[in-house]
Amino acid sequence: MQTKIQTLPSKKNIALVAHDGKKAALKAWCLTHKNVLQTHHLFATGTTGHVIEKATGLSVEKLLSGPMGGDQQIGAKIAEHQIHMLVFFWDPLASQPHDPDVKALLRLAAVWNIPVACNEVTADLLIASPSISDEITRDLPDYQGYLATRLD
Ligand SMILES: O=C(CO)COP(=O)(O)O
Repeated sequence: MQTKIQTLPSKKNIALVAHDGKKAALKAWCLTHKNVLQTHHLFATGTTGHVIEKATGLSVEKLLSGPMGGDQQIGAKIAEHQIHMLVFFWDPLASQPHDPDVKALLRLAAVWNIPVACNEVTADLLIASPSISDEITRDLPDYQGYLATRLD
């Protein structure tokens, strides 16, 4: 599929999500990277956002709680090109009642070619990347081309 290029501003929209078993890890990660995170616009699912705000003092735009639709809201923002990076500490050792939503969020992040970190090591690499602090370009899927093949 042909791709299109999108130029991203230096201030990125970063989505932060953690399952309950991983909230302490994400809270600690946000504290470690507070200086960088405060230069970006932060989104989070509801409970995660409250935890991060309380622990760090960072300002977070809070969506619905994940199981109540928050994962889907972040997925929709990704599809609308409003999220530039996703830090999603999902819990590999706990089943989730909204597992289809979790999969859908990770799937849309792959479809729309945004950087995703599912653990601290990867999140450290992403937040240190020049592509987070600088203006960059990225490939987008060619949605019109895709649509044309579907409508033939
Ligand atoms: O369930 C979540 C991600 O799948 C996160 O939701 P909360 O931030 O509301 O706990």
